[in-house]
Amino acid sequence: MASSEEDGGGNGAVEEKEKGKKRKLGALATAWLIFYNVAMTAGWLVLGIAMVRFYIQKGTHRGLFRSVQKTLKFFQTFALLEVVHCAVVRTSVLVTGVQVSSRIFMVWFIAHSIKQIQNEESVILFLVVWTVTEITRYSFYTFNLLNHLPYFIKWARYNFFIILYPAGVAGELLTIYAALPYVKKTGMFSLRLPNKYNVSFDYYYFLIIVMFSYVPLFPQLYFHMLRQRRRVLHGEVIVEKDD
Ligand SMILES: CCCCCCCCCCCCC[C@@H](O)CC(=O)SCCNC(=O)CCNC(=O)[C@H](O)C(C)(C)COP(=O)(O)OP(=O)(O)OC[C@H]1O[C@@H](n2cnc3c(N)ncnc32)[C@H](O)[C@@H]1OP(=O)(O)O
Repeated sequence: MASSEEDGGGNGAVEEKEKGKKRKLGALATAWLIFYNVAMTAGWLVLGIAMVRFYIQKGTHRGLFRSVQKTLKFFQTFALLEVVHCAVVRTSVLVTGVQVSSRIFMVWFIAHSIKQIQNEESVILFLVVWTVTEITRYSFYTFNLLNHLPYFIKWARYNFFIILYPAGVAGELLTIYAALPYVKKTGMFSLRLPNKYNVSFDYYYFLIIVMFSYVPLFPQLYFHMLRQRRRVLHGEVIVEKDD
């Protein structure tokens, strides 16, 4: 399979500029990022294989989340480091922050905390979508750092998201929606008045606000990826404002 250096695209000046940028990463940062991306690729691969094995053996998705949750929690939480990585890689803290925090929120404050929804089909939907996305994304970063990027990985990184992003969001929103009745019934993570702090917080309404916040936030992430796609696959020079 052709490497990115070989796949051409006819944008020599842009590619040279891109390579120049990459060379600025120090040896330590490069070594750390290679380690991080290899570990994350392996982690999500293990998760993907575990899901397939579970489904083949049991013939149902029920119990799947429970069986893979440790691996999921570990690797998704580890991804918090991506916000730190923004200091060295050419990416936006804001976009990365929204992406990572929404995932952490789904894992810990929804799927982990509300056991009754763990067997929902929507949980499996976002799990499968995240897994395919992350195996592609981290292997892209790894090969890119090694300067041996197979074209199909580059293509997959900047095309899969067109379908996977909306599918993942659908899975997440349906899961939060399924959680609402349990949250209302139990009053979990909520603080009612009167209390010694004199503040009230209702997790049920908080979740509704979170669901609505996808409306302005998700298009920003999606259009960001469409711009990245045009830059990487079609060599367009995109000028973005710094955070
Ligand atoms: C408290 C409650 C909060 C609730 C908030 C609720 C609102 C949420 C709304 C949003 C919902 C999102 C839901 C989401 O979870 C759904 C899914 O994920 S579904 C699955 C599909 N998803 C995707 O396809 C994800 C697409 N998104 C991303 O890839 C990233 O998250 C994103 C941050 C958007 C990527 O952007 P980035 O700018 O980093 O793009 P690139 O990959 O092109 O990278 C740019 C350059 O940086 C280099 N880079 C980045 N990371 C690394 C790394 N780890 N190692 C090495 N290099 C790295 C990359 O190579 C590029 O460099 P260059 O251009 O020089 O090659």
